[in-house]
Amino acid sequence: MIIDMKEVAFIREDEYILQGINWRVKPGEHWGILGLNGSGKTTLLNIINGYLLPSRGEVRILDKEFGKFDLRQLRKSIGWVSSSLQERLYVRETAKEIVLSGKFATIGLYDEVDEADIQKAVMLMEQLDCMEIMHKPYKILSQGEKQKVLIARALMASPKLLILDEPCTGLDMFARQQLLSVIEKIGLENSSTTLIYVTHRTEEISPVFSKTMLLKKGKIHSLGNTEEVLTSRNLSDFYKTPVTVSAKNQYRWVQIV
Ligand SMILES: Nc1ncnc2c1ncn2[C@@H]1O[C@H](COP(=O)(O)OP(=O)(O)OP(=O)(O)O)[C@@H](O)[C@H]1O
Repeated sequence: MIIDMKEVAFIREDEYILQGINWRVKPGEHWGILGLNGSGKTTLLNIINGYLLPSRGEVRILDKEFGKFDLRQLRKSIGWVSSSLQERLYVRETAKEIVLSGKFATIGLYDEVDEADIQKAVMLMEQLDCMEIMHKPYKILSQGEKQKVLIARALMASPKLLILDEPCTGLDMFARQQLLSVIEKIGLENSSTTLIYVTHRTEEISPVFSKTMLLKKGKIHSLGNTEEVLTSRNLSDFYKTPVTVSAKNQYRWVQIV
C-alpha cells in the first residue's frame, strides 16, 4: 500500500483541521485531490511527508508505520513539488544541474554524479520537454519551465510517491496545458511512481488520475473513481451550489448553473 490512513484527525487550538480521514492509495493508482482554500490539503500533505504528526488515527506510508522508522529515509522515497519551492532555491545553477541534484534530494549539487546519472537527467528532461532549456540558468526560466525542471528533479530520485501540489499556479493557459500534458505522460510512463495531484480546479485533474478525493472543511466529502466523483450531481453537493460538468478533451470543466 502506498498510503493507508485510518480515522486520521489533526487538531489545533481545539479545532479539527482534518477529521475522519480514511484513505488508501494502492500501487499503480494516481490520485487527484480537489479542495477549496482552507480545506486541509496542505495539512494532509504535511502528514504524508511526516512534517506533521496526526493528533489521532493511524498512518502508514509506503508500508511504514508512523513513529517506527526514520522519517528522513522515508522522505527520500517521496517527491514533493510545489510552486512555493520554486523561488527558495538555486541562484546560479543551470536547469540540468538542478535536475541532477535531485539524486541526493539536497538543495545544491554537492555530491559526485556519474555518467549514468547524467544520462538519467537528460532522459527525464526529454520526457518533460526541457531539452532546449537544459543549459540555461534556472533563475531566468519561466514559471512553467521551472515547474518542469522541479518535476524532473523530483523524479531523479525515482520516488515511489510524487506529490504535485498546485503545480499550475501562476501559469498562463498555454503553459498550463503543456505542463498538464507532460504530467499525464509521466503518469503513463513511470509505472513505479504514484502521482498525487493537489488542486482546487477540476479541469487540472487529467485522465491519468483515475481516482479523486474531494476534501471539504477537513473531511472527505467523497472519493473513488474520478468519473464517478467529478459528476455534476456530486460536485453540486460538494460546492453547495448547482454546477454542471462538461468534458472537453478528456478534461472536466465546471460551470455554475
Ligand atoms: N498550525 C495550525 N494552527 C491553526 N490552524 C491551522 C494550522 N494549520 C492550518 N490551519 C488552518 O487549517 C485550515 C486548513 O489549512 P490548509 O493549509 O491545510 O488548507 P489548504 O486546503 O491547503 O488551503 P489552501 O488551498 O488555501 O492552501 C485553514 O483554515 C488553516 O487556517
